[in-house]
Amino acid sequence: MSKFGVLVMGPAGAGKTTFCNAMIQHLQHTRRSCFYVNLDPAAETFQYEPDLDIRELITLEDVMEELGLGPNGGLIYCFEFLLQNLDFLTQALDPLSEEYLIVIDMPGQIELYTHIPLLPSLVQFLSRAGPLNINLCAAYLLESTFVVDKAKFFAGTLSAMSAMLMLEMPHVNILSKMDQVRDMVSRKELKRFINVDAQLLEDDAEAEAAPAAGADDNDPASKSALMSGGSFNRLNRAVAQLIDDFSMVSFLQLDVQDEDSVGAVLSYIDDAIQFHDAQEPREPKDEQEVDYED
Ligand SMILES: Nc1nc2c(ncn2[C@@H]2O[C@H](COP(=O)(O)OP(=O)(O)OP(=O)(O)O)[C@@H](O)[C@H]2O)c(=O)[nH]1
Repeated sequence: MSKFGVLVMGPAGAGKTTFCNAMIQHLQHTRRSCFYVNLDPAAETFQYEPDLDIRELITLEDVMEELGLGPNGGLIYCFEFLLQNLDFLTQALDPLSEEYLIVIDMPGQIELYTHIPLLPSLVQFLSRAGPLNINLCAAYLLESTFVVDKAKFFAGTLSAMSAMLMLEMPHVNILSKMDQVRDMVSRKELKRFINVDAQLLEDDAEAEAAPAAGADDNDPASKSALMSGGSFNRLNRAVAQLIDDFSMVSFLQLDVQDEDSVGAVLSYIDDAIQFHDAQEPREPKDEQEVDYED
């Protein structure tokens, strides 16, 4: 039996849990079944009570207290523990039918998505290649407010690309909190962020060549003093060039307060996991059969 799911990922505070809530609400409004899984062992409160919660297996607080680990080390330990106790997932997810969308809310520590091979093992277990056989898609959220700081935006985009390369699964990238930036940048400029135009940094380089009147490069608190180093600019341009060379990342826009926006993002996710194909009624068997004897 096919199963369908989405792994909601991204840096801390990107809006993952809020997006999961909005998706659950939209699924309820459209009479679809949903199974909500929390895999953040440090999560505190929920608008929708998870159907399966890693905190029933292990909590970050207990790990930090009992093993004397910090938050990042503790999280890694929790995921290693989960991978040693995969029955916890199997027992809950295996009975689910193909009507369900399994929504998996992930923690925000960026290390998990970039350079520790724990997530690929988990994805392998959950996805078509593993015993649970879930048609799984990653939804990687990045805060749209990063567009006001291009270095931050390209660093975030690099983390999204790194997750795409590491996880090797269907993937949608999403700029969250769009309500917060619509008044900050023009539509034209926003389009260049959505399609990740590396030239955005070249525009900045030109602007920096002619510093703004009144800017004080000796003031350590001044943004220009922190950001105008030649090596910093070269690093940012190299990052942008790398992203451009791979030509893999573009973003969907998400405004969780707008149900149409949530529905539009969900339809991309449905396409990526081919959800609707599996729900369509099959033709009656005898109409499909070909009589070779005639
Ligand atoms: N204005 C606005 N705020 C949002 C939106 N989405 C999330 N937020 C706010 O951003 C903050 C972080 O949202 P969360 O959903 O907790 O983010 P998260 O990625 O789950 O955070 P971690 O679990 O810490 O990794 C909360 O205060 C949300 O209310 C949005 O679309 N618009």
